[in-house]
Amino acid sequence: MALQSPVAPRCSGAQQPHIGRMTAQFDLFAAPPPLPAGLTYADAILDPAEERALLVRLADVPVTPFKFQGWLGKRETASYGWRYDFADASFGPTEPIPDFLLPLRARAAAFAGLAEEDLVQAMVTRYDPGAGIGWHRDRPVFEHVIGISLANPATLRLRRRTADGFERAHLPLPPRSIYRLSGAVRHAWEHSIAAMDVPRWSITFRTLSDKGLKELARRSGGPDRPAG
Ligand SMILES: O=C(O)CCC(=O)C(=O)O
Ligand SMILES: [Fe+2]
Repeated sequence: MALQSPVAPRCSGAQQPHIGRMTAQFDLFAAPPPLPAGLTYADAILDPAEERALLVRLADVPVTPFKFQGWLGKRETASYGWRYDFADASFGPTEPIPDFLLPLRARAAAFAGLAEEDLVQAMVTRYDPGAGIGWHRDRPVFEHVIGISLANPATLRLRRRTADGFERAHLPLPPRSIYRLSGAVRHAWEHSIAAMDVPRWSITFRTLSDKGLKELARRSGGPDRPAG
């Protein structure tokens, strides 16, 4: 595919893209509230032709329905590099990240200021109409989470528990945009994506956390053990 070299993202968390936060009082002229700490965003990490080429490749990825405690989710996923299996909480190496995703991983790393090779996990997720992802934090074996959206817009919803309920935020995710979750937004906030009536794909890249690295050292080639 045409995707070759890293590009500079058009904006970062410091520049405050469209972000909404529920407030008791709605003020049209108020400056947008800050992004939750640790959330950065850029649009146009890919151009439309690159997106189209990537979607052609993704159509051949053998995604399978997400499984959780015997329940089959509507979204379908494929994991590369490392996989975390929610069905039995096992965590371990899996087939390498395919070559066609490596240029995108390079861009994701450049966007996040991380080393490309530290993005050891890639997950391809297909959301068919009616599929979303419920409130969660990503598994603690992973640290940084970088997500690229393809095909149709979605909204990343964010919430954090407070003394009297939840503080909420949301980030629109247009196709070809990229976001990163680290620090507070990754550890103290939960995120979710509401089901939509149009399909969407995402590609997420993750680094291992200290916990993940320890698990990796402990395993030292042995059989998978529960982690998470
Ligand atoms: O599709 C996305 O952008 C988010 C996916 C997600 O939150 C996850 O796989 O943990
Ligand atoms: Fe997540």
